[in-house]
Amino acid sequence: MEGKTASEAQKIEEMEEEKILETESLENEKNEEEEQQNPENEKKEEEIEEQSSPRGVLEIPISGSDSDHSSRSSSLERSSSFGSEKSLFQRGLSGELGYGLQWKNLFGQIKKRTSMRRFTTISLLGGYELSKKSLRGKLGRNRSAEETIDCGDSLVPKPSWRNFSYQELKEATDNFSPDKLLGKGGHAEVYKGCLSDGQVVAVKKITKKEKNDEDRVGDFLSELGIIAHIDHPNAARLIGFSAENDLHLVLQFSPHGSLASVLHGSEVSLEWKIRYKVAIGVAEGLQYLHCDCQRRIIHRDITASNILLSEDYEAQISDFGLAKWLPEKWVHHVVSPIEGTFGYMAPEYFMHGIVHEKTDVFAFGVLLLELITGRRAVDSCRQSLVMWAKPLLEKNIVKELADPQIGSNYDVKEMKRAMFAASTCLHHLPNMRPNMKKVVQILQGENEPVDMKQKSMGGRALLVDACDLDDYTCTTYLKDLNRHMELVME
Ligand SMILES: Nc1ncnc2c1ncn2[C@@H]1O[C@H](COP(=O)(O)OP(=O)(O)OP(=O)(O)O)[C@@H](O)[C@H]1O
Repeated sequence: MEGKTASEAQKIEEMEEEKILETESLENEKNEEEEQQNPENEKKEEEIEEQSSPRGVLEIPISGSDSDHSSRSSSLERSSSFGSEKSLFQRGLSGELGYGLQWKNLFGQIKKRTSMRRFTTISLLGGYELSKKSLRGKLGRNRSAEETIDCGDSLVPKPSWRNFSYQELKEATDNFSPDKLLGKGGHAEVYKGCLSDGQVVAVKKITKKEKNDEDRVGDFLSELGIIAHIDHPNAARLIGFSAENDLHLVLQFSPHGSLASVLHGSEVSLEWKIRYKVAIGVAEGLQYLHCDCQRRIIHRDITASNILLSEDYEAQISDFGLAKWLPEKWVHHVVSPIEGTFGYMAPEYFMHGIVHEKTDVFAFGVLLLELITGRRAVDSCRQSLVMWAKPLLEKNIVKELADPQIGSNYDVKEMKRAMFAASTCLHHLPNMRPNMKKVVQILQGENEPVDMKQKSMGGRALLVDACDLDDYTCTTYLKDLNRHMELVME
């Protein structure tokens, strides 16, 4: 795919030598004071920093016989990087129902293919203890007894997905016929399929040819874990999976394909009303991932290709292949190698590998620019949309920014809100970017007029030496962007 970054391992090595300074936000200040007074807590914090952020969590109760229990729990206990997850996992095993069977099959199939040693991210029933009350709140709606499973001190939603056989997927996709190919990404081929009950689905076959079996399975479980965990109208919905022969995810089919294909690959211009609906949908989906679902999920690859469109152009955030979840106490996580899509990456991410909510907020700003201007994040002359648009956004020149294809057929208020939201999301300093809740409010025109220019946008504050508030200016950022572009394009 155009603009996809390569790994920057060498650069990361240099970066590793740089010291990363963190500051906690006001809301965390109290905790910090307590931690300073309590050396035990400090030690725990250090231990957490040394662990790698989990990329996915399977929150599925497994039932079964005692013998199943012991064999599976031991393999997962060895692999868990969070001691507390063992007991939660064991509690999960005592859950009722037969859903465990499908997972037993899945793990069975995968175990045949590779060792479980490196699956550091599997937790059943979660890494956090959630009280019944908070869990119910976070489920977002009241579920009936039939929709939940009582696992002692918490209720978990009953999974609705299936473990498909390879034969079923073969039949659904006419033997993975090229005619049924919906799209091809860097890691997967996606086929349109029709299940025996008539339901139309998208079957994502993981390819990742450059990776070994073990890494592919780890990545698959990670994506599956995240996607099984989310439940929102603006996020892709999992229908099932299969680990027979190849690794597959079965997802809800999005009839209009990706936003990229509709916005950049179609003769017909996408009308403003739909563009604005998509912007709000993605913003709400991200708000859910960052704040409203049980865990903080950072997508890490928000791009126009990864936004799918339903029958009525409801945006659906898809492709959770790079997604990570951040434990509540973590301000951010530093990753290596840096993966993502060039043109959408925030400076603190491409310079330092820092992942937190605000890296997604930056990518959302680029997406907004695409909707406003109709231009790609990186054009055929390899010019970054952010670099082109920043001066125009600063001068608030609506006419030059707005997509010529829509002419003046847009709601001026909405256009101005979108431009304002884009300029704040694209701030070179993460602290100055709004969180997604604020972005939704801006787009929906709540509390207008909004003057947030001089204010920090709240959330977890984060400073790194190269991004120091005093020294890191927009000009330095644009220079970094240029340097990064040269590195990537070399
Ligand atoms: N549920 C779906 N309904 C319709 N089309 C889909 C669906 N899922 C994926 N596609 C199509 O397949 C393409 C590739 O899918 P996806 O982005 O998930 O693959 P990937 O290999 O993980 O991509 P990437 O290179 O971004 O990592 C999408 O851009 C889209 O055109």
